[in-house]
Amino acid sequence: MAAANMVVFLRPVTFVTGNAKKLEEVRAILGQSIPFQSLKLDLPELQGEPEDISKEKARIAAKEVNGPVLVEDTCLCFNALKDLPGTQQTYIKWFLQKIGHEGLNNLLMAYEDKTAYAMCVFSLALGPNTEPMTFVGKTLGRIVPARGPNDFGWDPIFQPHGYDQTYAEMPKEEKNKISHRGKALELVKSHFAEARYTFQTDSTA
Ligand SMILES: O=c1nc[nH]c2c1ncn2[C@H]1C[C@H](O)[C@@H](COP(=O)(O)OP(=O)(O)OP(=O)(O)O)O1
Ligand SMILES: [Mg+2]
Repeated sequence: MAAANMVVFLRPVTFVTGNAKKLEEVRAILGQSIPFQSLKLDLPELQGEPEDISKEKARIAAKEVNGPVLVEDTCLCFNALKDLPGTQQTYIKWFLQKIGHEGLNNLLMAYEDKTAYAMCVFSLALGPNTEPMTFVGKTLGRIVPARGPNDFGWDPIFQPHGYDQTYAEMPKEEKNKISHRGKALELVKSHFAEARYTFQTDSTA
């Protein structure tokens, strides 16, 4: 891994995802802070511990891209269900696809406790042969019957603590400020600020 005081020349970081909505948020949150491009690739949905899955995903992506990559996995964990469906992060994707917002609410019908948390794990690999670094963001909330526009995953059923609105009902900028993804990306930004990588432009490439 690169020491903080070493000059590391990097090509722009490629954010690899198959999810257009994630990309939209990542683009909005990172702004101009990191030279960045995106690549639409559906990487395999691995299973295991969240940080291990994310790192492995970054290794695969860095080989594909042959350069620096950023990948991300998101999970939604219900406290009453001991973190299911999202502990093995990708389960939430299949649960959402199969049983939808109503089904996810019904899973909690038998329990008083409707609390949940959304978690994002980003992994950054500087190249194909470097050990990925991970950055985690978590937002606490609860599962409610769907409210708001249905344009991104489980946003309509997640109401963050301290808010009357679900993620889906909030203005995007508000969600990005308090979201699991926003928090994880703040750490990514700090890492870039501290590491002071030097980015190659066409003229230095
Ligand atoms: O902020 C979010 N608000 C609502 N729903 C969300 C959010 N973030 C991810 N999601 C959904 C997408 C997928 O159903 C599952 C995570 O699966 P996950 O593997 O991370 O996403 P994905 O396969 O769509 O994209 P990728 O190609 O980056 O792996 O939760
Ligand atoms: Mg995925």
